[in-house]
Amino acid sequence: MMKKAVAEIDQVVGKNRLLQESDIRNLPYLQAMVKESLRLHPMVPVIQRLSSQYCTVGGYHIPANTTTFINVWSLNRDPTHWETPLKFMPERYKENQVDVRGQHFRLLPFGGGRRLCPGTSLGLLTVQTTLGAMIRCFEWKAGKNGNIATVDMEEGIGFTLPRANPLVCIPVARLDPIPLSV
Ligand code: HEM
Repeated sequence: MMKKAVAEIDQVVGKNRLLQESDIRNLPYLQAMVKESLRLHPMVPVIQRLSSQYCTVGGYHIPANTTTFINVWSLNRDPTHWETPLKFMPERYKENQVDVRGQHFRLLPFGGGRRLCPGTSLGLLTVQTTLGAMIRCFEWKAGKNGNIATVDMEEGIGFTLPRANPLVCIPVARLDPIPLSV
């Protein structure tokens, strides 16, 4: 997976410069990696709404003034909507054109409707560019000694979804020297 991301970035960015925001549109695999991370580990695992009037949703009667919780974490992993839902698989978005901007209810990392996260575009671009630059410039070895084969992805409890255990990585420079021009 990492090899695929490195190959894509190297091909698009070339040898003589660093990755820029404007490269992101040409990096579909990197975009898919971020989308898949947001699916399995949404930063806001539960969103809520207050009903302004009586309504029924999926056969449930919801009185006016009732707080309803939407479990984004479990929607994003629902086996009726996702094949092998627990597998981190960026390749799934080649076939599946599902988007993260609140139009597809099986993937809601930024919520949806009129309270959709207003920072969606900025948030996505920031994460994609940061991750892309990290992959472009370094090889990341997991663990204090850089020798852990499997990363512990256990989640903790919180309003935003924290890791249960911190991840320590050792960056090893890939570009030596780092090109001066961006
Ligand atoms: C990857 C980054 C981000 C993620 C995953 C994220 C996720 C979310 C989610 C799930 C909600 C609740 C939406 C709902 O209830 O339907 C939300 C709300 C919000 N987000 Fe973000 N967000 C991100 C970045 C940002 C950024 C960069 C900004 C501002 C610059 C921002 C500002 C807000 C605000 C103001 C709200 C409240 C909107 C409202 O209640 O009307 N977010 N975000």
